[in-house]
Amino acid sequence: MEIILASSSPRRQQLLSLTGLRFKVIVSQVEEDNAKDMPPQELAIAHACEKAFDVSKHVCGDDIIIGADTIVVLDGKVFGKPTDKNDAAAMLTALAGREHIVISGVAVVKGQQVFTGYSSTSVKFRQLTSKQIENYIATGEPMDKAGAYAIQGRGALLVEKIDGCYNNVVGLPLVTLAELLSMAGVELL
Ligand SMILES: Cc1cn([C@H]2C[C@H](O)[C@@H](COP(=O)(O)OP(=O)(O)OP(=O)(O)O)O2)c(=O)[nH]c1=O
Repeated sequence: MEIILASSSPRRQQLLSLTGLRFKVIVSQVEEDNAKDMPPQELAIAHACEKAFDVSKHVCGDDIIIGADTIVVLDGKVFGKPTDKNDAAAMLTALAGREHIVISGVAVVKGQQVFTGYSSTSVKFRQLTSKQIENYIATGEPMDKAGAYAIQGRGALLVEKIDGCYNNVVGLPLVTLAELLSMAGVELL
């Protein structure tokens, strides 16, 4: 039996390594559609399931596959990864000075069984000038991150405070994951 992380995200790979678990990475081919009309936590879970099930087609039946999806939600509007620099600027302008929610959906697939959950963290941005937003985008950091920022990088300079799981914002809520893996028979502690 192998544990497989169905993710291309280097952040997720690093976070999962922190648990001491031995795992393989297989990247899913799923394209997320953030325009689906459903509550954001259900959307994040649905995407996490799609990623894990996509990879499950290529592995042995007793392997355990982990999928995850992280979205940023402001006033009910879902921000995924920005499409270009203008999109990143629009997202960061909307987030500046305000509090938003980061949701990561997680799916653990074992044969025909799937265990799902999510974590939600509130993040408050400080006020930002358009020059500061421009300078941050010029670092290149926003482009592959939901909401166009990385709390674990230079984006830390944007964040005034958070309430909830930090690792959830980075892309993988480890406590939520530990609970789901436990349901699948894998104990991390
Ligand atoms: C808000 C935030 C997001 N992110 C990242 C985590 C995710 O990698 C990314 C959200 O995109 P996702 O679509 O969740 O993940 P991904 O496309 O990077 O990887 P995969 O689908 O293959 O698993 O944003 C940060 O690294 N830091 C942050 O502060």
